[in-house]
Amino acid sequence: MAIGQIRKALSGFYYVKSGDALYQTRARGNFRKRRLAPLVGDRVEFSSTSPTDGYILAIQKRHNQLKRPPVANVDQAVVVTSAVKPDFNSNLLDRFLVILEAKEIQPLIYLTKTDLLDEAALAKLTTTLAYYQKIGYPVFMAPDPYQADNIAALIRHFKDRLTVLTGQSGAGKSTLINHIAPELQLQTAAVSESLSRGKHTTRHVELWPLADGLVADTPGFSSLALTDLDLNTLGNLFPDFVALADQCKYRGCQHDHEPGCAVKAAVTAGELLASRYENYLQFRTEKKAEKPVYMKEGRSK
Ligand SMILES: Nc1nc2c(ncn2[C@@H]2O[C@H](COP(=O)(O)OP(=O)(O)OP(=O)(O)O)[C@@H](O)[C@H]2O)c(=O)[nH]1
Ligand SMILES: [Zn+2]
Repeated sequence: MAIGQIRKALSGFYYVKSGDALYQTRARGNFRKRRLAPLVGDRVEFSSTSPTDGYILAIQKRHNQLKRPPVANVDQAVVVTSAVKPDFNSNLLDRFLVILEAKEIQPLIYLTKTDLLDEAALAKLTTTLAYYQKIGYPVFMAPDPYQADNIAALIRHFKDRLTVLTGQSGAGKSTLINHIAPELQLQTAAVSESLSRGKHTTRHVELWPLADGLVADTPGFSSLALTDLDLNTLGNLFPDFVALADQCKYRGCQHDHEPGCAVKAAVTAGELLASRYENYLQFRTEKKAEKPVYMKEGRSK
């Protein structure tokens, strides 16, 4: 038995990296019965008699997993965020951030299309993004979004980590991949083409070694719904709120209608970005409006 990490899934085969070698393996039948599919990023126990004939025996405990791209044990996500076309939207950005925080995936914010902004709009956006930087999110922003030093600063964060790219449709994810690693983009295009010809049905994902780390070749995101999050702990997913929560009058303060709330005081004082607080309240409203599962008659969930 050996231990390794699934680096690629294609057509029912899992390619496991162990030491310096890559082993072609299949999942044993009992995984399918238990509805447990191995994912790229999984650490697995496997046996093999040759590099092309192995079996996955067990999947080690996952830290987290994404549906799209289907990857496990993700350390960080580049949230590709466009300044215009589609317009910068703080609600959408905060939504990406809380969903990632809930999965314990570190967000990195990468601004695109800043080349299309006039000076005033650029200054305004710079101020907003400086706030995100201040509360701990690495922000990558430059007049020319894909200039070499901006890309270099981003990929310095890739070392020893598993990174995925996410962001709204049209934000520039493919363009960014293309600038980071043109060979990776080409590979994705080639696979899409063979998929559309109907040769393979399994979704293909691959982790690419890049800047001493690994990057998923397929950008994406499962869903922007907040369904998996818990209403009462939503505030814990806002690091700027967490930093103040100790000073709220009530323990477990929801920063909503409670008196003596330090978060609300910080918004009033202009120290906490007002849009973050508005988005928080809106997410709460959205959570409260979710129908309890037992009310959804005739639907499994
Ligand atoms: N001017 C300008 N155009 C950009 C920039 N980034 C991307 N684009 C353009 O925006 C369009 C969308 O970019 P993509 O890279 O395809 O966006 P995506 O996020 O991969 O989109 P989906 O595949 O729909 O998820 C393309 O026409 C790009 O050429 C940028 O920084 N500046
Ligand atoms: Zn509070």
